[in-house]
Amino acid sequence: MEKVKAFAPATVANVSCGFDILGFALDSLGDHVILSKNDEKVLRVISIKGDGGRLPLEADKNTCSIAIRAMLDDLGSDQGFDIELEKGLPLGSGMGSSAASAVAALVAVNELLGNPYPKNELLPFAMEAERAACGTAHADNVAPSLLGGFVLIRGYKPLDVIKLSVPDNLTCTLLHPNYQLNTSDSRSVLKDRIPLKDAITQSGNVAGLVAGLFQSDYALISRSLEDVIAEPYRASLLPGFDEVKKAMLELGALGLGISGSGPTLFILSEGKEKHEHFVQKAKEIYDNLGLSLKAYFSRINTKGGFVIQ
Ligand SMILES: Nc1ncnc2c1ncn2[C@@H]1O[C@H](COP(=O)(O)OP(=O)(O)OP(=O)(O)O)[C@@H](O)[C@H]1O
Ligand SMILES: N[C@@H](CCO)C(=O)O
Repeated sequence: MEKVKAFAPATVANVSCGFDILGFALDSLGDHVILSKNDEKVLRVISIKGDGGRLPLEADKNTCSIAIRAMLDDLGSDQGFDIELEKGLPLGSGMGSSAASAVAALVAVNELLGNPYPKNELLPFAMEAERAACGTAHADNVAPSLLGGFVLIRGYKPLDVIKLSVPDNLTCTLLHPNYQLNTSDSRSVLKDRIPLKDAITQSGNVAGLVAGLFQSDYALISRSLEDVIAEPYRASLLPGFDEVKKAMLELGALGLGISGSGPTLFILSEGKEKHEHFVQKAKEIYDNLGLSLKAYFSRINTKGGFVIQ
């Protein structure tokens, strides 16, 4: 096989209480990568569609080629590849754009090389791409994009990734107000020390969320969707955050939080029923702030990145 196309989904990282340790995959949005072997022993990003010309073509800057390079170095291979990237999600949106590109590229290269790695072993290569794109090798976008579902990164040293249960009727609404926020900028407002009482609150919530997912206990999920570590500091970077959150909870959301590092907000709900109400009300609020809004509905994608052809 000389050419392959792969898809990797967008993701919601953190999921409120799980800063850098929780994430889930979305079912409709994502990036495609078409990968072909070349004989010149070089990695080339030969085209990018859907980015408005904003992404780097240089192989040492694009997350597709950075991830592939990390894998080839590990394998000791000098095989060259041409990369065509089709962006299906907005940049700097908080929906794991840099991660989806890296994962689609890795799934494609693994297939073209005859699957030398089981899927979960591709993760460290994708994390290297995240380090290059936003300064930290966090796994809460790349792990769910690769593996699908709701994922817990229990530990980073060594990497310990656990797939969680997903209640059948758990759904997500994404609210993406039209502006960009880079992960590196929204990490820079965080504190590096946490008061003991906040650490206790946060661990209670993570444990509650995990238990709620396994027990399909929507009320417990709802009570646990609280973040005292990142949200209080990041909210000030997000116009309208408090107003939107209050309104969505009043409309019956299980919870609302910042998707990854923002500016997209995610809402978890039981079923699709309230989605249109959320979107209508959020549009009103963002309109008043002079911001346009794109909204998406998604179930939790349990498949992760995959080869299309
Ligand atoms: N293939 C790629 N796709 C997206 N971003 C890329 C890619 N390659 C490099 N980048 C760089 O990664 C940065 C975007 O990463 P960032 O983490 O801020 O956004 P994101 O992935 O959409 O957000 P988040 O991680 O919060 O979900 C940009 O600086 C962009 O130039
Ligand atoms: N956990 C990362 C996710 C970035 O998408 C952060 O919040 O900075």
